[in-house]
Amino acid sequence: MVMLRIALAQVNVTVGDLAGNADIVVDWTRRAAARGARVVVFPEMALTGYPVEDLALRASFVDASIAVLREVAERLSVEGLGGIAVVAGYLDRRPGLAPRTGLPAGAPLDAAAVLHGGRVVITSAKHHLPNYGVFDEYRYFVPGNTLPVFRLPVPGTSDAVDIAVAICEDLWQDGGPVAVTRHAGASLLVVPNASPYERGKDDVRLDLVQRRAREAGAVLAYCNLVGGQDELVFDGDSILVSASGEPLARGPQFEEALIVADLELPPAVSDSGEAVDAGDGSLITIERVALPDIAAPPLAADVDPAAAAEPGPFWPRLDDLAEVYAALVLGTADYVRKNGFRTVLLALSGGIDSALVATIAADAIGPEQVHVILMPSKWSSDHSVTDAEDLVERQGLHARTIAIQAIVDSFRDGLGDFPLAGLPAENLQSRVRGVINMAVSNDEGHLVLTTGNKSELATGYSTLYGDSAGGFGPIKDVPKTVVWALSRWRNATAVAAGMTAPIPPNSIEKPPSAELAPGQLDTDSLPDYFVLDALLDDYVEKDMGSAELIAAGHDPALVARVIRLVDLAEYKRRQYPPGPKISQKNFGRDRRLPITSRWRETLPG
Ligand SMILES: Nc1ncnc2c1ncn2[C@@H]1O[C@H](COP(=O)(O)OP(=O)(O)OC[C@H]2O[C@@H]([n+]3cccc(C(=O)O)c3)[C@H](O)[C@@H]2O)[C@@H](O)[C@H]1O
Ligand SMILES: Nc1ncnc2c1ncn2[C@@H]1O[C@H](COP(=O)(O)OP(=O)(O)OP(=O)(O)O)[C@@H](O)[C@H]1O
Ligand SMILES: NC(=O)CC[C@H](N)C(=O)O
Repeated sequence: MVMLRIALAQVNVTVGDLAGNADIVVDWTRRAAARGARVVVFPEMALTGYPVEDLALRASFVDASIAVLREVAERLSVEGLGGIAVVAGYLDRRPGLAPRTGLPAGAPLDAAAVLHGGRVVITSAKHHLPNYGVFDEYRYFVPGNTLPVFRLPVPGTSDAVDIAVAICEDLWQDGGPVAVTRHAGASLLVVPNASPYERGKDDVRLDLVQRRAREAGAVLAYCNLVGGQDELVFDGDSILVSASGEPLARGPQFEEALIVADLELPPAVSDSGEAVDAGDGSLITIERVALPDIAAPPLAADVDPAAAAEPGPFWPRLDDLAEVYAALVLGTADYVRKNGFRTVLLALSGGIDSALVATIAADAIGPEQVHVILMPSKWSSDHSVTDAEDLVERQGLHARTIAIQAIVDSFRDGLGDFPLAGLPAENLQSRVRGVINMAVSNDEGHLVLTTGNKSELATGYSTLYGDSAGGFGPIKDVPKTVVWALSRWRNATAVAAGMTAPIPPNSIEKPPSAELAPGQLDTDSLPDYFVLDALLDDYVEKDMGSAELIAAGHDPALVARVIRLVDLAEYKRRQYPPGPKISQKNFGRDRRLPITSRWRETLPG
């Protein structure tokens, strides 16, 4: 057996920032080299960011991606890092026209390259293209048909190790690069990934990585992206397992990290390149390249070059609520930062939705960057003001109060004979708040956060151009019952750490109300949220039809009412801003339904 020190660089790159992402790859390779690593793995499409969506169809962007890859290889060599094998994802092309569109970008490839000795020594492309859920990869890419195997000399020995490369979805489907890795006799399979977070997915990934390592008969190094990209949040959580599936190291969730580990690997023996039945009806050609032995740069003073053949490191795991909260914070922080904002603004009502959004924002970018406006109307309760003030004091946010009644009244007066009453009058209050938010945003440059939760989005319980107006919706994928659970969890976490609970307990405990009419409660229009969320979970997430919902024990009258609300609110959801996905099926990229549709579920009997 020979020892190889590997580093997984789970980094936070930005879509389209080729120069910035190139700097990240060079910088983290430098860090990995200082810790004695001979091979460094970066995430899928690390140089372009992921997903690039229709940028893949633009020839100028593909050209720039290919050019920056070569520049990074040269820069690494110039910096004395040419002896480190760097595996990084980028966007490439195969000659020809883009699939189906005929655009001149070539046939785009979700590609990975090995950089060594100042050169791009071998490239490959993702073989299995995901085209479900949030992924649309048949729209952009053509599949890869090679398995690259690079032979890396082990320093101080005459041995070398054979390392194969597969990309993300290649692990999720049977056959393909994993199967061919065993045939190729590679002892290490490195896998760049861009796998978005959703609840419970970390356990699914660990099982998957363990199973594929056993199938490949190789140590498997899974390096995942970190960071927010519009509605997706990548959680990192990179994993290293032995060829028998035993965990060797596991990275942190929702933060950048360099995971460095020593691997004991059998030395390389085979050297044939051939086309192999990939077990999925296709042929994959094994392409081999032997890398020259290039001296590595000196180690950092405190690094032990000798093999420390012990498993690790293992970062602590987050529990379910901690994980969800971290996803919301990272998704919000990165949306703000990557879109060039420094501050956010939201309307603070004293209710739990805006309280949780304010808390997420304060945790994401710091309380001094969070601006809130209290906008009481005629129907606002006393506690709406006192609870909002309590939150501001607990967290140290920038707050101002703009009473809206005079504006609402003068709007009504300005309409002359138009009879503004009932629902239009109620919604006007919400719309006045939306207009004020946007005016302050225009003047002071804050990003406006919307406060709607998933239960409200599902049922259409929000006002168009009112409380739904804004740029980013941090809790749009969080059901109301989880809003409460997260709020209690966040307070308990603070108290356990000897800090002030950030959310006023009264905001958590009081019954929810839109306060647009006297004495109004959410339960006047909607069922109890625990009953509603259970039904929405089955209808929205699990796509059950009416008969299945009733068979699952939901009240038939409620099924009929809620299905109707959900179906009719599609137009509202389409106009809602993006927000971080935490569920298996978010409104947006995951759940796509026609707005104009006459399909209605029928009730049996
Ligand atoms: N298929 C379709 N495609 C495009 N547009 C469509 C449409 N169907 C209706 N519309 C439009 O949508 C309008 C109805 O939607 P909208 O104007 O929002 O009004 P609407 O949904 O009728 O009322 C808002 C509801 O949200 C509740 N709510 C809950 C919580 C908080 C807040 C708050 O504001 O703070 C509000 C409020 O109590 C009320 O029940 C129609 O007048 C029409 O213009
Ligand atoms: N008096 C108010 N001042 C400022 N903003 C308000 C006021 N009333 C409502 N809003 C805004 O409208 C949003 C929608 O109200 P909604 O009642 O759905 O949420 P909430 O008050 O935060 O929570 P809950 O639903 O539990 O009462 C609020 O989150 C807030 O952003
Ligand atoms: N980028 C990808 O290929 C990701 C697909 C994969 N199923 C995942 O979610 O991890």
